[in-house]
Amino acid sequence: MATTRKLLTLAMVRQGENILLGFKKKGFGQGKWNGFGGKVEMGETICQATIRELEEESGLIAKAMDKVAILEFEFLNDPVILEVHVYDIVKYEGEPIESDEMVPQWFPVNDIPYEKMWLDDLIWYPEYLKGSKFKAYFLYEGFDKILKHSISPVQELPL
Ligand SMILES: Nc1[nH]c(=O)nc2c1ncn2[C@H]1C[C@H](O)[C@@H](COP(=O)(O)OP(=O)(O)OP(=O)(O)O)O1
Repeated sequence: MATTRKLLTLAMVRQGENILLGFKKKGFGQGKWNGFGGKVEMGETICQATIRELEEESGLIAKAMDKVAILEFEFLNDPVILEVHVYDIVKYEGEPIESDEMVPQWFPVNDIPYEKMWLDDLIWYPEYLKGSKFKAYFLYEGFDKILKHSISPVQELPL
């Protein structure tokens, strides 16, 4: 089966012992808490898409960011591979505000609502919170079962 790749962004906003998550009101991942992001559009770089999606969904304006991970998601019997580029938002301006898509809320890093998040978050958030850079792969069956996964630290990630 020929595969197609979809490029997505995910912005992680952490302030010391707290992390900002958004409750997704609609679209892919509806009903789950997640970082902020979406599809990279034509003519846009991954960085530009990250900044745009963060502002659209949370109201925050990224001023400095650092790529921390590339996550690949495959779904059994689905030719589409999601390639999610994850950025740590090191500096931003503004205050979180509710958007059409997301309700933002701060959570202590030791009390992340994993039971209402993607299953894979339980696997890779700890790596992110440690400050590691990594690549990870997840094979899902439906949306509630991970059949296979791998996670490996890397020194550098492509921009
Ligand atoms: N398994 C997963 N774990 C995770 O933590 N984040 C994921 C994930 N799968 C996707 N994401 C993120 C990437 C991206 O930020 C977001 C999905 O964005 P999309 O733009 O595809 O969503 P929508 O269906 O709302 O898109 P639009 O139709 O463009 O509004 O969820």
